Amino acid sequence: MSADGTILAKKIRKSFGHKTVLKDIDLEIASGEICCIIGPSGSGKSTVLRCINGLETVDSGVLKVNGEDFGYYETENAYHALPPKKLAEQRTRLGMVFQQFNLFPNMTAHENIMSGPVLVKGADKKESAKRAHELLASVGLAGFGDYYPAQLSGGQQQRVAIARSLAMDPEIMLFDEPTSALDPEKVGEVLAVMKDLAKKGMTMVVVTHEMGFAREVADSLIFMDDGYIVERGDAREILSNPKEPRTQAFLEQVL
Ligand SMILES: Nc1ncnc2c1ncn2[C@@H]1O[C@H](COP(=O)(O)OP(=O)(O)OP(=O)(O)O)[C@@H](O)[C@H]1O
Repeated sequence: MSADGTILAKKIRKSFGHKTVLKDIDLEIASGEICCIIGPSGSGKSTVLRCINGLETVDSGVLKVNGEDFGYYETENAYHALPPKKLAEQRTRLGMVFQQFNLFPNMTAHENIMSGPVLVKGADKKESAKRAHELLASVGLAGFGDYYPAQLSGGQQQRVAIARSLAMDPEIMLFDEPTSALDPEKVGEVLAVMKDLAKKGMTMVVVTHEMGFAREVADSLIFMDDGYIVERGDAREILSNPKEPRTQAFLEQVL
């Protein structure tokens, strides 16, 4: 499968019961772009990521990830699900990092990182072990391979979680408030790993409250409120000169 690293959404809608959570969301994210999504609690930020990752299915709209119809495709009058095997394959090309690190507690850091390639892709164990060592080193955790999650700090666990996602060689990485559960002094070490990844050309969509990271690293910024994209554009431009009153009010609270 050739790399693509793009995300395209047109008029995505998603409801839970009677509540419409995503209201005609459009996205166009280029390969290598770093896009931060900000907005108040409950505005739909996580749901956008969960739809891109296939953890939720959208109710309507077009969604293409890595250049392919994702999970389903639309014809004039109907939606057609792609075979579940196809969705599973598409999902292996996306990495997702959650607020709660979600590591397997009964596996070491090293085993956590190897688990995807070996169990999901059937990769060679020796090769995967070598790669896990390299990935641990790349997130600043060389020598921590034998530690279990409970023996690691939150910042270390989150870096293992990032390495675990990278072990699958994704074209796109999605981050859902990756530093929100961390002690303030651990936030920087996770953001440093994310900055490093951004420099390497990974496509990244990051739901975050870290405005400093958005200003420094993001190419584009999306401000969501009440299921809508209220404002989007160049990250630094919006952060210093928001056009929409709702964005202005939000940024006044958080900056
Ligand atoms: N599985 C679900 N079932 C029912 N309602 C849901 C579900 N997931 C999300 N919601 C609702 O959808 C709305 C948007 O939630 P979402 O988590 O996407 O917002 P968010 O902007 O990421 O919020 P936060 O910053 O608090 O994480 C909220 O009202 C939430 O309660």
